This record gives sequence, C-alpha cells and structure tokens, in this order.
Amino acid sequence: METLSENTCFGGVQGVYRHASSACQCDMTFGLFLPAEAKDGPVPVLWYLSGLTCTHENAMTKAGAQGWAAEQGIALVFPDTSPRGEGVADHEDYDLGQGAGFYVNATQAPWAPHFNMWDYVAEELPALLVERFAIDGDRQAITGHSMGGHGALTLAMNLPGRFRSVSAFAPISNPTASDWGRKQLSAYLGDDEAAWAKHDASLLMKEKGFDGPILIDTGTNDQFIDLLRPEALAHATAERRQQATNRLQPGYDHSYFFVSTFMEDHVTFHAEALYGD
Ligand SMILES: N[C@@H](CCC(=O)N[C@@H](CSC=O)C(=O)NCC(=O)O)C(=O)O
Repeated sequence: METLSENTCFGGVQGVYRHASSACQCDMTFGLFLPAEAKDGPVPVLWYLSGLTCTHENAMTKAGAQGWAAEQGIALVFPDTSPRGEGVADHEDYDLGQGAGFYVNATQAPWAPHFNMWDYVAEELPALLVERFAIDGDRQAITGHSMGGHGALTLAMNLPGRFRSVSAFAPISNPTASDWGRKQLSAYLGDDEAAWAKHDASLLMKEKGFDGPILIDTGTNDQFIDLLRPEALAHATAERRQQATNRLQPGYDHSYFFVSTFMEDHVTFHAEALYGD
C-alpha cells in the first residue's frame, strides 16, 4: 500500500492511499480520515460511498464530514466508485463504466474482470483497513450519496450484523424500476432480473429490512428525483414497519451543497448507533 498524501485535519489525519486490489484487479485509491483518538487505539468507522462520476476525492473535499467525525471520534472511509485504468473497460456515458461501478460484482463482458465493487467494499477494503489502521471492525456504519446511497442501503441489508446503522443522501432507491439502474444492472449482471433483486433497496426492504436505525434525506428540488424514486423505498419501509426516518428537505437539490448541509445530522445519527450498546 502506498501513501499518496496525509494532511492534518480537525486534529486528526486525512490520508489518501493506493493499493493493488485483488477484487478489482487494478490499483485502487481511497481516502481515510482518522480522528485524533485513533492514536490511542481502534476507533469506529463510517463508510461514505460516492455517486456517479465521483472518485474517492469528491466527498472527501466537499461533504464537510471530517469536522463532525472528529467531534465524535469516528473514522471516515471514502472508497472510489469503480475500478480504473487503461486496461479497465469503460463507456462513453457518464453513468456506465469507470466512475459508475454501482456496487455490484459484474458477471458480463467486458465488465466482469474488474468491476467487482461489491467484493471490494464488502470484503477487501474492510479487511485492509482493520489490518493496517486503527479501525474497529466491530463498530461500522455506512452512508452514501445517490449511487452511493444505493450501495450503502444494499450492503447494509445484505450483510446483517456488519453495520450498526445506515443512512443515505438522495439514494437511488429502486434501481430495477429506474433508468439509473436498469441500464447498469443489465450491463453488469445480464438480462435475468432475478440477479438484480439483491441490488434494489426497495425490494430488499420488502424482503428483509435492516436490523438497526435508518436515516434518509432527499431534496424536493433534486433534479434527479424521478430517477431516485424515494417514494418506492418510503412505501416499502412503511409497509414493513421498519425503524426509519425518511425526510424530504424543501428546496434542496442533488449537489454537495445538500449533502454538506445535512452531514452533521448523519454523523451524529451514526455516532449514537456506534457508541450504543
Ligand atoms: N454528470 C451528470 C451527473 C453527475 C452527478 O450529478 N453526479 C453526482 C452523483 S449522481 C448519482 O450517483 C455527484 O456526486 N457528482 C460529483 C460532485 O462532486 O458533485 C450530469 O451532469 O447529468
């Protein structure tokens, strides 16, 4: 693993690291914020999964999360959103290929050799973090934005016991019924929609739900709200009588101005779960 940068930040360290990924068969870069408490021993961690077109860098520089995480003594990890590099398949559309991994393991050509973001985020990167940094693997929580909100919700519901809490900013909530989903799931997983179901938060909510608290924020002026389908997840959540707070924030759009506005709420929400019994 190579250290690309380390900067003192809110009394802790914001680092950027690169490593050879066996899941993605290429070099992967991630950001990791460690609060001051990490000098004394392992700290809880909040995962932040980013959206379409993002690298590890967008949320790290625009979400304003480090100050709130420092107050709570929580680490933040910012993975990339896809494998990258010259030998890695790509597409001219911004919402497919590099920058658009959708947090699945691709089974279809030309994506299958590298596009294994599910294994990367669920298995490889957590193991590396616990081994190489002062991270407490028993206290993990997860959040994300848009495509990353989809990733956060689907990982949390598919991996019971892994995450104590899950939240999302403007998540893609019902990708099997949206152009932000059908296009990518058919490209990466093929046309058999049975294989898509474990990657749809609304379907997962109906089938299994989440054993912990959920917080979701979406802006009423989100330019992509028809693609996000927040109503599908809200409906499934209510039908299941799942513990959840689903908020529609008046006037907010899809941007990081929205994400950063509600970041304090989300970090505080996760801190309560991470420091609870
Ligand atoms: N380029 C596209 C939209 C790209 C976009 O808005 N990406 C969002 C995530 S969307 C869902 O996953 C984002 O986080 N962008 C990075 C940023 O720093 O804002 C278009 O223009 O339509």
